[in-house]
Amino acid sequence: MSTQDYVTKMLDEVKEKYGYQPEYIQAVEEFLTTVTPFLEKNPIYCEKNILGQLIIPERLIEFRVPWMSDSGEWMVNTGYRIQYNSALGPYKGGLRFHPSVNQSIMKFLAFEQIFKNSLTSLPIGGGKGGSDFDPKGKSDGEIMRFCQSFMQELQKHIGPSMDVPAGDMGVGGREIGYLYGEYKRLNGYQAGVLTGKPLTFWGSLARTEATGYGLVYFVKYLLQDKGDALKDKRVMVSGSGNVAIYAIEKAQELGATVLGCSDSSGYIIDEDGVDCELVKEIKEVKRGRLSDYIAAKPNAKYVENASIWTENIAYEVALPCATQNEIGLDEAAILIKNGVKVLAEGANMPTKLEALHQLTDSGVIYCPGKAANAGGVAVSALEMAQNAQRLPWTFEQVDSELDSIMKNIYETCATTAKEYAKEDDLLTGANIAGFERVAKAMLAQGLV
Ligand SMILES: NC(=O)C1=CN([C@@H]2O[C@H](COP(=O)(O)OP(=O)(O)OC[C@H]3O[C@@H](n4cnc5c(N)ncnc54)[C@H](O)[C@@H]3O)[C@@H](O)[C@H]2O)C=CC1
Ligand SMILES: O=C(O)CCC(=O)C(=O)O
Repeated sequence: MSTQDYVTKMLDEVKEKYGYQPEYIQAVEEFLTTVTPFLEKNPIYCEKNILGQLIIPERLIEFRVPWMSDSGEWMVNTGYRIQYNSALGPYKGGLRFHPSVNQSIMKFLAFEQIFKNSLTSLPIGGGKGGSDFDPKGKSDGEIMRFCQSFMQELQKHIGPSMDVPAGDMGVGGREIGYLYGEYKRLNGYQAGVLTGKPLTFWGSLARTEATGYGLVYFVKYLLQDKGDALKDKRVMVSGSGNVAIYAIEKAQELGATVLGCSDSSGYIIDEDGVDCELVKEIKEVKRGRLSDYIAAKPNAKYVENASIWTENIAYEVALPCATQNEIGLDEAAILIKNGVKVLAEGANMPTKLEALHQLTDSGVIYCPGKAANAGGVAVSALEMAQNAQRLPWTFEQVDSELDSIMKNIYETCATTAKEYAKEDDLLTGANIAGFERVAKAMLAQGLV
């Protein structure tokens, strides 16, 4: 069978078997359609069916999470942990609490995490987890009781050398604190079992900032490679959560103007540049809505119930940092009209496959999330190292490691793109480079 036939067969089988899991199929298709040139050069990975093994998770855990609301109602949600691949180290990846969570979303996130973690060059395998629990509007007590119940099951499957969860959408320092407290109650002290911990119990400095800062470092090295810089660039960001806030902060520090950001209710445009401290106050302290921005900044505009990617305004850099599939063909057409030159994904898979092709065909440089947003998990791995050493590193030390990891990821993707495809095809570069390291390890470890 030719390499192309082997890859096509694999994709057809996944589509047939998992037709009801669209996000999972999308992630697998995006990956498989780019790795053929590498497989042609290295037929051993087809002969040993490494792709076939890689596509199936090592373990998929689904469980019931019962909890009690403040009014005494008996509630129940579904919890997940996908332990996808451990060839390079303990399963590593965040936990997402969002009502949209299902097996398809968990599997796409965990699958992407394998290659992202590989690209960091750190010893971490790929995993992801979460629940369809909606933290929006819940009291502190409800969040705590939910986290405790979730951990009562999850603790059976994790450990510092086994599987190390962290935060993702809907899971920040507060949730990690409650999850850690319950793990400790049941198993005793084990700092390295979770990352993204608050600083008072062995979290890492700069983990909060890492995904957003890392995203901007990636763009910095891309622009530098092209003889350009972020200074004076106009930037648009979606989302206003952890990734978005610190992407805005770092982009502004490097001299860019950030024109707007969004939440699930709407978006703001502030042509004077988004006031990042105000967004932090609204989102991190008050846990409020972005519409509150206008009260303090009457010159800005707020658009309700619309995507920020439908706004007609000129900018060169787009940083989607909200959620999957937020950019489809319609949004891509507007981005191209707005003059976007670089799209770098802070979120996981925010760009639909057909939109991605439309953008790259128009000359936009596309930076896939598995490379551009790897700074968060990279600093999580540094947190694991600090916990194992029982020594905290300074903010400057972690930030400087993060910068050099993102430089290395950019260079690896760019060099691999040149070697296998065409210049600037960073998706192919990321997929092949991420896959190569995992595939080599799987081959060397034999059928396990
Ligand atoms: N937290 C981390 O370290 C990492 C997160 N990511 C990805 O980044 C993305 C954002 O994650 P976080 O910032 O951690 O989550 P978060 O929960 O802190 O923030 C999510 C933000 O997206 C907004 N949002 C959700 N749905 C939206 C929609 N349909 N339209 C507009 N805005 C919407 C929310 O209002 C919120 O502002 C996710 O795709 C996540 O998987 C990727 C790498 C690491
Ligand atoms: O820090 C981590 O372990 C996970 C980060 C994450 O969920 C991601 O990279 O998507």
